Amino acid sequence: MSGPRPVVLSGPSGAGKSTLMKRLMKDHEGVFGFSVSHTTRNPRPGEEDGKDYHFTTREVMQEGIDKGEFIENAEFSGNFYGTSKAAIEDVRAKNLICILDVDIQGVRRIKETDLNPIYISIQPPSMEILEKRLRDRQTETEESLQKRLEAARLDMELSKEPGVFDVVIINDDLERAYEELKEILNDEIQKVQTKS
Ligand SMILES: Nc1nc2c(ncn2[C@@H]2O[C@H](COP(=O)(O)OP(=O)(O)O)[C@@H](O)[C@H]2O)c(=O)[nH]1
Ligand SMILES: Nc1ncnc2c1ncn2[C@@H]1O[C@H](COP(=O)(O)OP(=O)(O)O)[C@@H](O)[C@H]1O
Repeated sequence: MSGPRPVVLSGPSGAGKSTLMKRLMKDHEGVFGFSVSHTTRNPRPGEEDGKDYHFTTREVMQEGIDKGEFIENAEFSGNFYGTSKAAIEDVRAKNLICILDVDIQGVRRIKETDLNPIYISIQPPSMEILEKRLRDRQTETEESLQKRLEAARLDMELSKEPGVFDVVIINDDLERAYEELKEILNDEIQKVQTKS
């Protein structure tokens, strides 16, 4: 695979992946490209189709999966999510560092491909803090919140397994977590910046 190494950000829902990623992209214009996933969940206020996600239906997504258009897909909290080959290709064509935000099932599936990304897990300091952040975000119903917390427990266990992630960042203080993330990606960022 040519071009800069992609980056996989994973970790429990509410751990801070989007917050860290958006900041990284804003502070490094023309360096990163987001792999826009498909999902069957409803858009949240402020989310844009084609930018945050490709919002779709189960039927349409299943058709794409059957045709082999996805490098991975998973069910999370009652919805389908997946990374299309086109999502990765769009970023690669621009020679940017491709960032993927996927759950732990996605991490496993991506390991079976030749993508060769840097695997980073973003973890909350504790379950209690995670629950508070998810509640304060006000995006979930009680039901989807409970499903996310259940998935988070599993994620926190699995991410401790040696060899799954290259790095685990505890997102306690946001500034410190962000500095840690930048430090890890520094070499790749330099490579892209010196080329442009
Ligand atoms: N496997 C997989 N997981 C995804 C994909 N896109 C998003 N996810 C994961 O799905 C979970 C739910 O995402 P989302 O509904 O946006 O909620 P949030 O993480 O709480 O903002 C998160 O763990 C994401 O990392 C994808 O394309 N594939
Ligand atoms: N270090 C932090 N301290 C306090 N709140 C945070 C921190 N990081 C993220 N948050 C908040 O927690 C919530 C979940 O973060 P988000 O980036 O949406 O998580 P994810 O993308 O992993 O689901 C958001 O409301 C965000 O503003």
